[in-house]
Amino acid sequence: MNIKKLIIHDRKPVIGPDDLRRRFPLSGEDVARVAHFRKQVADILNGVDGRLLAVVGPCSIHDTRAALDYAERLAGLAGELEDRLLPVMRVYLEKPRTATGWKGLLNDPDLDGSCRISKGLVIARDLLRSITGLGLPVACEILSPFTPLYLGDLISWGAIGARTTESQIHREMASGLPFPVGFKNGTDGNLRIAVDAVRAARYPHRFLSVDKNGRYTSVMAGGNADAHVILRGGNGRSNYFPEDIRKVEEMLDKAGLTQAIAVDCSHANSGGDHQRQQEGLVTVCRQLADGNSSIRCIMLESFLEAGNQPIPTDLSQLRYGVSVTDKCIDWTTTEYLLRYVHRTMACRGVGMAQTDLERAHNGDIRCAAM
Ligand SMILES: O=C[C@H](O)[C@H](O)COP(=O)(O)O
Ligand SMILES: C=C(OP(=O)(O)O)C(=O)O
Repeated sequence: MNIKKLIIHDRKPVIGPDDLRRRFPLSGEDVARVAHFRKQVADILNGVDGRLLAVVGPCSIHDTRAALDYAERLAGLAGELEDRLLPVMRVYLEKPRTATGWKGLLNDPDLDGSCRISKGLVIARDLLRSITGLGLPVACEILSPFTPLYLGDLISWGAIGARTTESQIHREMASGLPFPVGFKNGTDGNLRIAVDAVRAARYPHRFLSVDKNGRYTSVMAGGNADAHVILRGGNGRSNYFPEDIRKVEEMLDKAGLTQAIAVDCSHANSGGDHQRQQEGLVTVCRQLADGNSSIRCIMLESFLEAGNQPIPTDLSQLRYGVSVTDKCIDWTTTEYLLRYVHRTMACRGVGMAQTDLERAHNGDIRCAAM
């Protein structure tokens, strides 16, 4: 056999979506929970519910024990803050890479390049079900168009990443997803592609797809009425300042789209430095206090411990609760910042004590890990 001529070197069967769903079915209570979460998320994005969405959690999931530990803490805090915030846990199972690197738990659950995708799907569904059982809505980035067949019934908010916002396949997919989907601006800061993506995803589409039994189908998706933009910065520049927000509002207005903006305080908005996520958050809080009503969601990359770590060859060397992808803020800082946003929301539109904001801006309000 001439290996060089082969493009596909190997094929392995994987568990089917129906089999996985049968193995990890949702209880009637879970189905009702997810429906309730989705409605709350959509109501916030549409300005019907005046709270703020807070999509927080690790850059990626690699250890389900640590993920559940985090989820339990967040669920506890969510109960305290729910009058003004709706925390949704980032449970990111697929990682889009700039070039190469570990592509997430779904692709390589053993973190060793063995890429046991069936195992990844099983672990992921079990985890999403457990987090839902804690009463916490789940947020995922959807990278593979096949993933929603396996996990879509457990997701309450979805993201299309900066590297895929311009992809027609992802826009079509979002048009048929039963939960609100945010589109990131491009890695170079391009906002136009995110606004175009929202327009496209809100529109009905017919496209080639696969059903839960693995049959090829031509599907008609009705359009996602809750698609929105996510600002994540780019090209060495943050895009959460009032002038950036005004620019997006104008673009949304011209396109006849709902004024719903999510601000991701991480990624290029923090220059890849987890400790700088609070700069974006405080700038957003100032705008909320000043009466901004288009920012309806904030995002933070946060885990149990601060920073990140490379994936070691000897996995016993992995540090518990530390990200293996982007750097995250730790739990203590996360709790502090969410309480800060919660306090801000009490002052939304009526102005917040300038001193409080200024002190936070100057770093005088210290976060435990800083
Ligand atoms: O969110 C995580 C990363 O920013 C994204 O997956 C790109 O990572 P990379 O540039 O390290 O490949
Ligand atoms: C990859 C991510 O973000 P972005 O697409 O903005 O780089 C992410 O949120 O994990």
